[in-house]
Amino acid sequence: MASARASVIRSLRLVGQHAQKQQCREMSSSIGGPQRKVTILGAAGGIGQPLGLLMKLNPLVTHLSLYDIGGTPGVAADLSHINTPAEVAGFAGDADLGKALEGSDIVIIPAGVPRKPGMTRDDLFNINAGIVKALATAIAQHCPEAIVNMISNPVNSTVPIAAEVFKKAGTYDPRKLFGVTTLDVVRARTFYAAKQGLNVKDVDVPVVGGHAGVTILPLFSQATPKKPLEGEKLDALTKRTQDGGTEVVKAKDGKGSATLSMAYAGALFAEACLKGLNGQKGIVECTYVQSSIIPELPFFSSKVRLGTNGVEEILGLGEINEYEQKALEALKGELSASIQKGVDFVHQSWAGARGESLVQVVSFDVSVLCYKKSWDVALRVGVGVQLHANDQVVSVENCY
Ligand SMILES: NC(=O)c1ccc[n+]([C@@H]2O[C@H](COP(=O)([O-])OP(=O)(O)OC[C@H]3O[C@@H](n4cnc5c(N)ncnc54)[C@H](O)[C@@H]3O)[C@@H](O)[C@H]2O)c1
Ligand SMILES: O=C(O)C[C@H](O)C(=O)O
Repeated sequence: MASARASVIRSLRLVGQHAQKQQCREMSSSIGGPQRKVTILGAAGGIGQPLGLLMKLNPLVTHLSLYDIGGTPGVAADLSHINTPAEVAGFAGDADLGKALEGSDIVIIPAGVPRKPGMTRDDLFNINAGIVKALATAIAQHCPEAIVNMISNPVNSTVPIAAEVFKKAGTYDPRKLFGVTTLDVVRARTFYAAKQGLNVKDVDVPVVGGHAGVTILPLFSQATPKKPLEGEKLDALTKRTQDGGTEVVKAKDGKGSATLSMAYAGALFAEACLKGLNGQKGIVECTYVQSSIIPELPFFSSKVRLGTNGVEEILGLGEINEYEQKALEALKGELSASIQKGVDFVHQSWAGARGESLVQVVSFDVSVLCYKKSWDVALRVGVGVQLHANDQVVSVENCY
């Protein structure tokens, strides 16, 4: 009898100890989860600033690194006064890029120029391709294992550009390179909820394909909660989702494109990546990644399960209806050409790495961007332009 009582007490003690350990583990993950450094490249821009704010508010971020060609010390000082745990550091200019990137878990790239009315996203290619190539080169050098969230347009081409740079550097991990298409999902949810009289909080709509015009394919047949949608109403919703970016560009009337909704979408996607990295299960987002879902399209946006190494599983398209099948066929040509354009750009720039002819000078509101074929990137410095080749400033010119 006495020994039976002793054994019950021993068991109770063990259960107690186990419960205590479990409690400690839970507390340690909620108080002091993993250290996570998020870096924003283009952090002083229209997207960069509100995105920095949202990341500073995110409890999963412990270090927030803000990089731009200028303006980041001010943005960093401002954000650093917010009483949330993330430590903020600002970095400006080429010489600081390595420091900004070192130790990053996630690098988010909204660096580059936005559209003006009448432009397509592809019209940004000549400027943004060089910027993205230079930044990807630095990522390969300073934080080759980081997850990269590409926002800079044209996303359909800038993601393949980064992939080619990483391949050349020997650092490419297709599980860690993402084109951020979350804004398309955010818009599809908003527009579907409004049209169908639903509470937007309950709504989800997968969006697949790419991130430009007809390459954006909302799958309203899979929208939840399900409500009948066809004919003109379906056409109108599909078109509004595809033209959402243009709607904002027109409304801003020359003052750029979506920044606040993009910052929200970028923060949602970065948080999903952080949760995946931290081992949280069941994290699924639509995103533009290297994919074999559509054999002729090496990059494609679809639902992706995120995990500790980035992409854990690319989920299929699911059941799509005839309307969506037709739209899918229609987007293939443009998406394929945009992917190839990105790949070709990188290879041509390497092939011509020793030619130095000035091919384009593009002037913007307050500054000049000077783009040299074969030179890595030309950075804006007031009205002057620093010309860079192989990471060296080789001359400063005034392009006016
Ligand atoms: N993926 C999407 O859904 C989506 C949505 C909206 C905008 N965008 C794109 O995001 C990009 C940025 O838009 P924005 O409105 O923030 O533009 P912006 O001009 O307001 O800001 C861009 C920032 O990038 C910086 N920059 C330029 N070259 C750089 C370099 N080499 N290194 C670091 N920073 C550099 C600029 O100094 C500027 O601060 C555009 O290409 C736009 O088309 C994408
Ligand atoms: O439309 C743009 O140029 C910006 C962005 O891609 C968007 O969808 O809002």
